[in-house]
Amino acid sequence: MTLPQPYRPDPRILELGDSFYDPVAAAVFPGCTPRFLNLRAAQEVGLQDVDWARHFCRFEPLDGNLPAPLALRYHGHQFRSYNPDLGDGRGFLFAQLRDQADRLMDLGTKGSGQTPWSRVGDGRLTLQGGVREVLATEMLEALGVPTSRTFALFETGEELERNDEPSPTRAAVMTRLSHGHIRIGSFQRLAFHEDVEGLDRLVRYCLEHLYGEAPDSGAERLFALATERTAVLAASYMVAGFVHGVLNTDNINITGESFDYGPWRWAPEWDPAFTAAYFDHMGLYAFGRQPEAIQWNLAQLAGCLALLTEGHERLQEILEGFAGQFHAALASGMVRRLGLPARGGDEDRLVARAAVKALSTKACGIDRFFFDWRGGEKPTGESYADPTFAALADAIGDRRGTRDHPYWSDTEPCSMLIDEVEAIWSAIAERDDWAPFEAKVAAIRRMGEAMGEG
Ligand SMILES: Nc1ncnc2c1ncn2[C@@H]1O[C@H](COP(=O)(O)OP(=O)(O)OP(=O)(O)O)[C@@H](O)[C@H]1O
Repeated sequence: MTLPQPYRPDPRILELGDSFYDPVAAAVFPGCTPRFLNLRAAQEVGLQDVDWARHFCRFEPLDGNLPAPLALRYHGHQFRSYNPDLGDGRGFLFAQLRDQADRLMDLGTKGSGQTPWSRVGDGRLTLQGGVREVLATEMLEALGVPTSRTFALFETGEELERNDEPSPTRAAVMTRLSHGHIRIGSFQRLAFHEDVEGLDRLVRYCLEHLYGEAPDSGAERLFALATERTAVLAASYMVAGFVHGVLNTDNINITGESFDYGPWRWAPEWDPAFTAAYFDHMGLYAFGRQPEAIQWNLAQLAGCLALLTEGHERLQEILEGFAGQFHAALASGMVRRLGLPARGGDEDRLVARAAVKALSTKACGIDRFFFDWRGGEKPTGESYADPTFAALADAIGDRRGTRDHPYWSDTEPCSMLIDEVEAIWSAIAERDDWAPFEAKVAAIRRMGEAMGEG
């Protein structure tokens, strides 16, 4: 259990200066009904006793924090097309503060009103979008994926028109707690404007405040850190069976923390071609192409950082190191999800390779597979008749982990497949019944406890 921390405001973003953001005002909403308040996350940043509606629906500044919300400026490649018209169009940075590990954390919003970057948008978030973001963040956190967390979700009483939801549809405002909101697209905007001085300032900011490094350690150093973290991120998506859906450069955080949960899905089985977003016609961000998509995004970051350094070969070398880092992280992630004690190196790689082969038979779903094989158990039954499972058992050998938590005695693993997500939403939409949503959050947290044991 996390002991409550003191609240430690630290609005460092102001060091970057006016050209990085625009002060904005939050929309005034007709209602403020709390739908999800993350007390666990609040304890980690000393906000457990906060007046939630006042600060996370009406957005009155927190003591000692930003005097006004800031809409951050950024560009980005969306499905590989460059878009210079982005920026926080329905969100802003509300506050910055330190967590229990002394990391600089951001409280940023979604659905909090229009900004100079809204283009033709209304600056709003649908309640369904907010509910889906809670479910994704809770599940990813439980599965050990480095992710932003949903801090608060309020229903606002507005009605919205959307093409991809039956309309009018209910509205919400969400606050997210994340380790920074500096996107690859934040660097791209500066490179686009050939703002070398701004790039240098941003690199220093990230090194010092997000990575705890000397601010002058250089662009190559920042690139190496971001490459390492995003390789871990890519591996953890695969181990979780998660398809983000929109891995554009404006959705990749320099800290390697996953965020922005729109059309995400969990893959029911290990199918590299499985696609989440209905508009991803080419399967660019399909399950198995996520590592490649993330590395492509890193290449764009390298292109920006190249304006700051003569060390282009070094940037290239770091980029090429992504594959090795990804495979190492995949091996340790697989071993962790199987609940096996880590041995590192070739032994873990062998287990991971055997696990991927076994999963590729699609004899069972991804969650079922890890649930059944947890702790090195060798389950029997029809699904496990394929010889690849015998090879997996061989690779696991005598390694045994724990499965003491009562979760491991359940008949079904806790999953997040689309039918359940839709059923949770239908209960809310049709009967304003929040019980399935709340029960799911509790079940996910219980699984998270079980995953973390041993
Ligand atoms: N309803 C809206 N009104 C105004 N701008 C919007 C709206 N929906 C999306 N945008 C803007 O379009 C761009 C792409 O949207 P996207 O859904 O990737 O980001 P987001 O979900 O709004 O924010 P984040 O990336 O912080 O999660 C962003 O610049 C976003 O601010």
